[in-house]
Amino acid sequence: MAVMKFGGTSVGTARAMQQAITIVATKKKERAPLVVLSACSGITNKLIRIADAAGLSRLDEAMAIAGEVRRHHLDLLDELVKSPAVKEELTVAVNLLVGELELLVKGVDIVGELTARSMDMFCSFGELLSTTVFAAAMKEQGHDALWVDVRKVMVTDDNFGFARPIQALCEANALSMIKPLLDAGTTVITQGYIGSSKAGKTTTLGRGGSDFSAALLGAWLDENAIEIWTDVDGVMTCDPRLVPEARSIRVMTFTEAAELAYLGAKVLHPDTIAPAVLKNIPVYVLNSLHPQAKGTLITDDPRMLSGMSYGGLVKSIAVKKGQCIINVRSNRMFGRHGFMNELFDVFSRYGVSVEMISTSEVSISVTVDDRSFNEELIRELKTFSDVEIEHNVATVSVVGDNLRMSRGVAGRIFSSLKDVNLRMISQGASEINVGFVVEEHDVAIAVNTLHREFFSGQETAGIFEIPAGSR
Ligand SMILES: Nc1ncnc2c1ncn2[C@@H]1O[C@H](COP(=O)(O)OP(=O)(O)O)[C@@H](O)[C@H]1O
Ligand SMILES: N[C@@H](CC(=O)OP(=O)(O)O)C(=O)O
Repeated sequence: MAVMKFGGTSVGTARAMQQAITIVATKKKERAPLVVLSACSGITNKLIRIADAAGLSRLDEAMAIAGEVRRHHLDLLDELVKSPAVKEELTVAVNLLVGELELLVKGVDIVGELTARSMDMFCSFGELLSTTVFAAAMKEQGHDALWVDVRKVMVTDDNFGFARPIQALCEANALSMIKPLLDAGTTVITQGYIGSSKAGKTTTLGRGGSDFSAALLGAWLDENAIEIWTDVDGVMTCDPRLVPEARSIRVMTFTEAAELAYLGAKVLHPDTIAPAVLKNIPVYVLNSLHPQAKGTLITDDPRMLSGMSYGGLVKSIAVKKGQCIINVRSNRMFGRHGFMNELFDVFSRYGVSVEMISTSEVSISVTVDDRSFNEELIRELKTFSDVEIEHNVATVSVVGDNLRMSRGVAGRIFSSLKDVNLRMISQGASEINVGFVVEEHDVAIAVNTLHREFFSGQETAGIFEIPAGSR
């Protein structure tokens, strides 16, 4: 059976949540599914603002935002739940959770310090609240459904903010705690994104981590499908917010999907694919607002991929904004060894991840996420080289099977972009992407131009679909 993950937009309003319940109820007719939910959209951001305000002793601000979180969920349940008795019970449950959140605010305010550990505790309330409302509404509608606290199953290391699950332990937990319920016909409703350390402290898997939770649970339970329900018709040829003509991709390989996710396509969390590959479980990306739309199938099954993925076929364009180029130039690079080692050692010591790289005899350019930009690191680089920084740039990557090997793709990319100021071109080793960097204000023109170049032809019909829910 399937693990069904619903993202923030699919549970963010009463209408969206009701739609998700209907989708789960339809699936349940075949066999009870495991349902993994994110927080209602916008709530995790609010929880982070609450935590920051509490850490800075801005108690009134933190409490006011906690009040907004309470109001959102009380309004949600009020619209979704009909029976006064269930409404009352659920109001108590929501107030209890928000009460705990407020207690945490006061604790952090008194101590005057926000730690990574307490930040994870704050962030966990979004998923705890959304699943509480969803499970009660499902039960009220006559479905055999049970709310399960995923922290009993998802045991992680204590790397708060980016915890990694202890796989063997989690697999045993999933098989002993969740599987018997599913086998007995009970739909299990649980949280994505959160877990618990061995010592019982709440952890999170990193922003957007609910996809990862669902994929892991699917692999541990040996399910035969992982369904990621979101607000667009699957993985698309580009973010439809940037390219209104974007089409949905019918079928793609695990490698294409993973690469796209790493390169910035927000629709999938980058870690989602690995557990699916391990057990060869197909991943479906589907639209909860248009459940009849075909969405995207991610698989390595050659029968499904036949005619849908071949060398040189451009599948999608990914964009990562908020990047920064660091240009490093030194005569010491010329004909000498050890320079790169010295350079990357600095990045490694400051824990800054390098994304794109381009080199020449005497200079090297790298991109890093602007949020990880570090003045100390730059000062250290300047002790042995000349350094120039360019903020507000974006990486754009064209992804498709075997792109590098196919003649003409790079030529088409760069000749179509002749009027765009390319700040850097990546000569990376990946066979399946060609990447470059542009200033952020050039992103829209660059991606729309590329999209016209690669996706306006008739020859791709059947591989790409005009989305059913097109805006
Ligand atoms: N290649 C892409 N295909 C589809 N959606 C994309 C792509 N790149 C970026 N997106 C964006 O990802 C959004 C869905 O991700 P997200 O907001 O995290 O959903 P959820 O709340 O369901 O987890 C879409 O609304 C879309 O704007
Ligand atoms: N709620 C978490 C986890 C998550 O995966 O959310 P979403 O599925 O809405 O991207 C976050 O906002 O990071």
